[in-house]
Amino acid sequence: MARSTDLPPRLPHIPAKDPAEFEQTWRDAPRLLAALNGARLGAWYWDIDSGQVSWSRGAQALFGLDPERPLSSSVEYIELIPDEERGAVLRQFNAILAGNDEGRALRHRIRWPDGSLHWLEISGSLQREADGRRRMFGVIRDITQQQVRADALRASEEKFAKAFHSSPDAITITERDTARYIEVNEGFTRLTGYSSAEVIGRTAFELNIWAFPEERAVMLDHLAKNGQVLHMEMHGQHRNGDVRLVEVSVQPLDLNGSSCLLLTARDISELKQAQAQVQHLAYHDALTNLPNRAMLINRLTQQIALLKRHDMRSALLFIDLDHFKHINDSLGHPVGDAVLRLVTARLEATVRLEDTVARLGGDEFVVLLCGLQGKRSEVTRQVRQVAEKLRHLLAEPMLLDGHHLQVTPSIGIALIPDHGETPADLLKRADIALYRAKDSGRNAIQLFRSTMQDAVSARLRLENDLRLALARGEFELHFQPQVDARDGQVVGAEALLRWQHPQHGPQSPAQFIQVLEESGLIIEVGGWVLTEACHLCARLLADELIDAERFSLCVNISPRQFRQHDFVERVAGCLRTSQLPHAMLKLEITEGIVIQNIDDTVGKMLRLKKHGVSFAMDDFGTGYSSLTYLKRLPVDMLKIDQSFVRDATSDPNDAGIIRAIVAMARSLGLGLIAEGVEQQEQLDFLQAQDCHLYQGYLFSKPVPEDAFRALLGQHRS
Ligand SMILES: Nc1nc2c(ncn2[C@@H]2O[C@H](COP(=O)(O)O[C@H]3[C@@H](O)[C@H](n4cnc5c(=O)[nH]c(N)nc54)O[C@@H]3COP(=O)(O)O)[C@@H](O)[C@H]2O)c(=O)[nH]1
Repeated sequence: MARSTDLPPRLPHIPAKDPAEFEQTWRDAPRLLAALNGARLGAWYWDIDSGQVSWSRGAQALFGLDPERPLSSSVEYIELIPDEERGAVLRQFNAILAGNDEGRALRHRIRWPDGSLHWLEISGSLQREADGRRRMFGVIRDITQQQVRADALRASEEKFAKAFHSSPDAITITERDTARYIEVNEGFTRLTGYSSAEVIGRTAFELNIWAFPEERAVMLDHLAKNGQVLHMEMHGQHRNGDVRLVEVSVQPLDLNGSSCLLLTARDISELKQAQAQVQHLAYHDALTNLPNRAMLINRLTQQIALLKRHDMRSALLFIDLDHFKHINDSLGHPVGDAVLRLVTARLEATVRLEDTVARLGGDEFVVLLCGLQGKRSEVTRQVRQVAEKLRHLLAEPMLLDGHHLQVTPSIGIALIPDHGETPADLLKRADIALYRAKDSGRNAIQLFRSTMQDAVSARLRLENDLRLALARGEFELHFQPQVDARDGQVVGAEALLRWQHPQHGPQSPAQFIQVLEESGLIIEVGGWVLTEACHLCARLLADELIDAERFSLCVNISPRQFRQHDFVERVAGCLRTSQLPHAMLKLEITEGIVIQNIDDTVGKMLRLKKHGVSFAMDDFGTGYSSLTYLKRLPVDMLKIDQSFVRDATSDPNDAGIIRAIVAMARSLGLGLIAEGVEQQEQLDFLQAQDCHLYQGYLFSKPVPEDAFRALLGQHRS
C-alpha cells in the first residue's frame, strides 16, 4: 500500500461523508440514485472547496467494500489505486481541478480487499453554484470486462501486426471489391521487388504480380466457391521478370467494416527444385544419370501392361562389360567411371527415343526395346540385330585419360511377353541368358531359352549341396607327387580337393571349385584345405616319410581367398597350429590373383615370404604372362601349364612357348616345374629344355592320403 506521504498536497486527508449522508445529498433525486444502483453504477459527490467527498452504496460495492462501512477519507480511496497508476490518476485529478481537463472520464484500476484488480471509469461534471462554490457530481462504473476485451484485442492486433511484418512469407491485404493493396509486408517486397509505398492503392493486375493471370482467375473462383483458398500453387512474378513458384492461401477479412482479402504467398521454388532432385535421384543413377532399377521396373511394368492390350513385343537386353573390374583395379575408379559414361553415351546413341537405357549398378546395363512388331521369329531377328550393333559399338576402342582401352560386352536377351510376365521374371531370364553368354567365352549375345533355366536350377542345387558338404564332411584331399626326374625323388606334392556327393558320387573339381569361387564358399573351403594339408604334411614329416629340406607342400589359393584382408594372418595361424616348418609350404597362385590388384598382391606375398612361405605361379603361359608384372612379383617358381605340355612333342608352337617360359624363368632366377606330364616323350622334351621337375599321370595321379603314404614309403626305401 502507498503511504499517504506520497500523495500530492492537493488531496489532503479529507474525511468522507457516510453513505447515509450521501443519500441525503441526493434527496432530490432518489429515483435517479435507485436507477444508478440498479445499473450497477456508483455515484460520487465532491465539494471541492470544503474538500468533502462521498460515495454512494453502489460505489462502495464497486470498490469491493461493505456498503455499511464506507471509506473514511479521500486518501483511503487513493490508496486503493495500484502504486504504478496512482501518480497518473492524481495528475489527472489536479488537471480537472485546474479546469484543464474538465468533463474527461478518468480510467484506473483499484485493488479490492481480496487483492483482485478492477477497472473503473469515473466520470463527472463540475458545477459552479450561484454562491461561487464548486462541486462535482459523477458516476463510477466497472469497466473491467470491456478493458479485458480491449486488452485482448490490442494484444491480438499487436500479434497480428508482428506476424504480418516479420513473416518470411509475402502477406498482403487487399480490398475485395477493387483488388487494391491496402497493406503489404517486407516478405512481399522481397518476393516482388516492389516496396509498400509503390503498391498501396494499386492492384496486382496493374503491377503484373501474377505471371499467369489465368491462375489468379482460378484462385478467385476457388475463393468464391469455398470461402477460402489453401495452399494453391501459382506463379508469382518479380518486377525484374523472374518467375517464382509460390504456394498461396487466401482468407476473407473484415477490416473496419470493409471486406478485404488476406493473402499469404510462400516461395516454394527451391523446395520444389529440391523435391524434384530427390525424386530424380530416387529413380536415376548418379554417375550416368540413366534410369536406375526402380525406374526400369516402373517402365517394364507399364510396357508389360501395354503389350497385353496391343499385339506387340518388347525385349530386355541385359548387358555386362567383360572384365570391367580389371579396369577399375588396374587404372583406378576415375577411369572406370569414364568408361561407364562413355558406354552410356554409346548405348543412348544407338537406341530409339522410346526405348530405355538403364544402369542397374556396377557394369550392368539394361536396354528395353519397345514396340517391336511382327512374328516372334521376325522380332527375334530385329532384336539380335540391335544387340549385335550394340556389341560392335561398345567394343570400339576408347581413348581415356591417355589409356587406349577396349571393353567388350556380353549380352543376354529376354523377349516380352514370351519369356516372362513380370519385371522380376524378365530380368532374371535376361540375366540367365547373360550368364550363358559369359560362360560361352564373353563378348557374346545369348537369347534366353527355357533349357537355360534348368541349368541355372541345377547350379543352384549344386551350390546348396556344396554349402552342406563341409558340415557333412564330404570333402577330402588327394595328393599328387611332384618329382625330380634326375633322381626320381618325390620333392613335393600338390594338395587337390575332392568331393564325394552323397547321391551323385565323385564330382569334377574343375566345375565345383568354380561354383565355390563364384559363391564365395571358397573362403571357408579353401581355409579347410590349407589347414588339412598343413596338418597332414606335418604328420608325414613326423612319420619321417618326407624330408623337411627337400619337400614342398603345394596348396592352391583362389583369387577370392587371397583377397581376404587377413589372408596373411590365416596362413600364419595354420602354420602355427600344424607346426609345419614354414619353408615347406608353397602357395600356388594364378595370374587372376595378380591382375586384380598388383600392389596388394605383392604386399601380401612379401609378408608371407617373411614367414618363410614360397610361391609358385600356376597355369603359367595361359594368361597375360606379362614380364612387367612377373618382375615385380616375389614368386619362386613357374609352373608350365599342362595345355603346353600336352602337345609339346607334336606342336612346334607349344614347344616354342615352353622354351620361352624356360628362358624367362632362367633369366629371372626362378624355379620351374611342368604339370600334366603323361608320357615319357613329354618328360624327355622337358628335360632337354633343362626342366627336370614335373607332376603328372606319368608318375602318379592325385591319390588319397593312404595311397600317398604308401607311395612315399616305396620311394624312400
Ligand atoms: N583353389 C583351389 N583350387 C583347387 C583345389 N584343388 C584343385 N583345384 C583346382 O581345380 C582345378 C581342377 O583340379 P583337378 O581336377 O584336381 O586337376 C588337377 C590334376 O588332377 C590335373 N592333373 C595333374 N596331372 C595331370 C595329367 O597328367 N593329366 C591330366 N589330364 N591332368 C592332370 O591337373 C590339375 C592340377 O592343376 P593345377 O592346380 O593347375 O596344377 C585345377 O585348376 C586345380 O588347381 C583347391 O583346393 N583349391
